[in-house]
Amino acid sequence: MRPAAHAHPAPPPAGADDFVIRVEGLEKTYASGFKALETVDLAIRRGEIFALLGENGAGKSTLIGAICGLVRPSGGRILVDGHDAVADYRAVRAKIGLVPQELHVDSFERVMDTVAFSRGLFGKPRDPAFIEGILRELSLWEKRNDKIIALSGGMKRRLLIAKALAHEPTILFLDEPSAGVDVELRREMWQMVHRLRARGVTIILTTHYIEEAEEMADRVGVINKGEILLVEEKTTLMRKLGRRELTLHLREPLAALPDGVAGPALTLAEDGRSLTYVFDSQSEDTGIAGLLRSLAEAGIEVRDLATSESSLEEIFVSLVRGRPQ
Ligand SMILES: Nc1ncnc2c1ncn2[C@@H]1O[C@H](COP(=O)(O)OP(=O)(O)OP(=O)(O)O)[C@@H](O)[C@H]1O
Repeated sequence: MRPAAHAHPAPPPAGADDFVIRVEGLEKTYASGFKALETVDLAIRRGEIFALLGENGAGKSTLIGAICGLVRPSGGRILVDGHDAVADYRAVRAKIGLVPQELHVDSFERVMDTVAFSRGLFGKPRDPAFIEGILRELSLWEKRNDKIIALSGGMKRRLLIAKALAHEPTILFLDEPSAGVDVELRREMWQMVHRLRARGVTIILTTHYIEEAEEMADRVGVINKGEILLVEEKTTLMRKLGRRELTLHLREPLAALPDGVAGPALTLAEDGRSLTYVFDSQSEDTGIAGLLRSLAEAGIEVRDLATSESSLEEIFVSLVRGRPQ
């Protein structure tokens, strides 16, 4: 059975090419018999930054591997810019740059050579000026003649990105780009991703680091146990699912909530000094006016109040944890 349609984008009219990747009814069962992907439908827009969020083992790498032609699907199909990812594997790989989590290259090779070699693998003509541009952009130019073995962990990450960009892909996959990366490199990577997007490159990143999705993505997809739970504009997601909280700091501590004030959305802090009220920011009537009135009627004086919005992290956790097992 197909999973219920969760906010998937509507299919575009025939001939329209605003979706650069289309995944239709994709299934993957590994040789062990383990079903890593249920029926996955996903469409990625040309030029967007899409974050695929999921916990360890959710199926992110399997899904990316299938799109890149590295994992053979058990069912369904994948089109990348109109090319079938299985039948037309070479055309698909030429369009895609993949930044894996770890480096699998000969450690004694030199930086510049390995990046130029990556370009050659895709049959692209030599272009030293282009390679120089990439190395400079990633602060690797000074290290161009260094052996990979001599690079720091952060430099190796930069090299992985340089190698992925060497053949001028129009789609870039970043698998957990922030894993094991320091704050400075993370910032630099985010800036680079935005520059690439400005040049028209479509970017798909997997992460379980929510701040990354919150900071970068145009759209977010949540995957759990091989199933896409939802795909949504990041801002819409945060607005729709975000609960807001109002904290009321009381002038005098309360031992308990009086009957006329108590309700399921209201909790009294353990120390009795503040009240927390949860409300739906989309609702016409948030109930705040009524709450303040009943507090006043009960003689409870409010010293100060503050609101907060739930973060993408809270939304994600409630989505994934809230699913029936
Ligand atoms: N070759 C394989 N054979 C059998 N099972 C596999 C294979 N590769 C992955 N799996 C299983 O498929 C599930 C999804 O794995 P996948 O690597 O796609 O998850 P992920 O979301 O990328 O996780 P992580 O964040 O840990 O990288 C996991 O339960 C994993 O153990």
